[in-house]
Amino acid sequence: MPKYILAVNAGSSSVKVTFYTFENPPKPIADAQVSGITAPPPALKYQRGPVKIKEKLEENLSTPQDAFKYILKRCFNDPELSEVASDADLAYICHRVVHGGDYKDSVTITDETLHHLEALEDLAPLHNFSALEIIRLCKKELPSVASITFFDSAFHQTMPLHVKTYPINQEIARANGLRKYGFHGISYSFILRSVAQFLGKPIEQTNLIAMHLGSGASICAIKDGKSIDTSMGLTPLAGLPGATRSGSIDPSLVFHYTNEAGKLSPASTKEMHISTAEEILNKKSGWKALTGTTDFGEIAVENPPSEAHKLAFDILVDRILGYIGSYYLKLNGEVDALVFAGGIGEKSALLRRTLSEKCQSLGVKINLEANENGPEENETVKDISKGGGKGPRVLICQTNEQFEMAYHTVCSQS
Ligand SMILES: Nc1ncnc2c1ncn2[C@@H]1O[C@H](COP(=O)(O)OP(=O)(O)O)[C@@H](O)[C@H]1O
Ligand SMILES: CC(=O)OP(=O)(O)O
Ligand SMILES: [Mg+2]
Repeated sequence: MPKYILAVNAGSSSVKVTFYTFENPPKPIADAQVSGITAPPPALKYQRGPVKIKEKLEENLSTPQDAFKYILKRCFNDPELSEVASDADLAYICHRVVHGGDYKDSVTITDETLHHLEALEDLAPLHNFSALEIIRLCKKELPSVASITFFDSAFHQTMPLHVKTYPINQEIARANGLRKYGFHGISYSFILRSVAQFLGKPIEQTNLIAMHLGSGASICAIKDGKSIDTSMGLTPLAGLPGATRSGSIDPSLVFHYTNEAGKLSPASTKEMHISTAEEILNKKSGWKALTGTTDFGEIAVENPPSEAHKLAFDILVDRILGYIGSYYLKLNGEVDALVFAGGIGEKSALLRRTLSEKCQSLGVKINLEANENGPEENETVKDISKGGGKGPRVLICQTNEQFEMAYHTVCSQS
């Protein structure tokens, strides 16, 4: 009897799950997402084959556990999705965990590994809490199904020591795990494999500057198929700004912003401790603070509705450009492609055009029409470069973290 894989991507305000067949490559059979957990009413997006459903939910789903339980119940009870009617139909559950500390690879959840991950929660409470809540729930309520966790940080373990190290007291740094980890690695792993295949190059010879631009945004320099630098740091706060994140700022700024920086934020709960500084810089900054919206689609428009929207757009362009310049030099100018991915990277033709124009000195040229049209729904990688350019190709990659986890599960467990 065939068994299926459930891949879970839990964020602070949304839970996305996809069911896959257990075969190589895995095929999606249903996809569900609950968003708005922190800003009710929650909304459901559900896709099964050609059927697409969007609904506002009456239920009070205020935690990621509630949202996950709701999705599971709904899918198990859907008569049109009879393949997965109970836990007996699942072979594995894959979980995206943002911060994996020193883990180099995925791990199967046991009492011991869960304990290890709980110890890491302190380092990244804002990012690991939702996933761990769901892992705990699965362990309790679906004990017969193996849970495997995949870490956003694992892809960046290859960064050289001088890139990973912050110039602070090294005894304290080692004792507290204070170094650059980097994130979005599940996505970068998908991007690297897909782009190498598209270019017809072995992964070990592929050099990229890849951008994962979503509500959290980062950029990564990949040399010979390995991450050599990335813009996020100890936590996903560093580097590029995001929907509600400041990105890199002078670390002293927060003490001038408030004299309560070190106090526990009111958003803390019994299980999750966040400082006021973390709350401000992670949740009350970025596009939301500048413009009032978290949707970059409202900011990246030809005629922005306000000066603040224009400023937000210019800030993202400026910060990305700084990293492209830096990574181009770190890669010795040997860059196969600049790759745009994540919701913003995949959907904003204006951002891609603006950045490509500013990279002309690197020999970057794009085909304006291909850029404007963007990728087809099932087109994983699309080339938008203009033939004859001397510089790196410019590609769009429709990244897929859930697929990446299911793919590695099939590869490693069959
Ligand atoms: N047409 C668009 N132009 C620019 N940005 C967009 C557009 N549509 C969506 N976005 C941005 O994509 C983000 C979502 O990115 P995505 O990678 O899908 O999600 P997440 O980071 O939450 O996993 C949204 O927050 C929104 O800012
Ligand atoms: C690591 C991170 O920032 O994740 P997300 O973009 O999903 O918030
Ligand atoms: Mg994301």
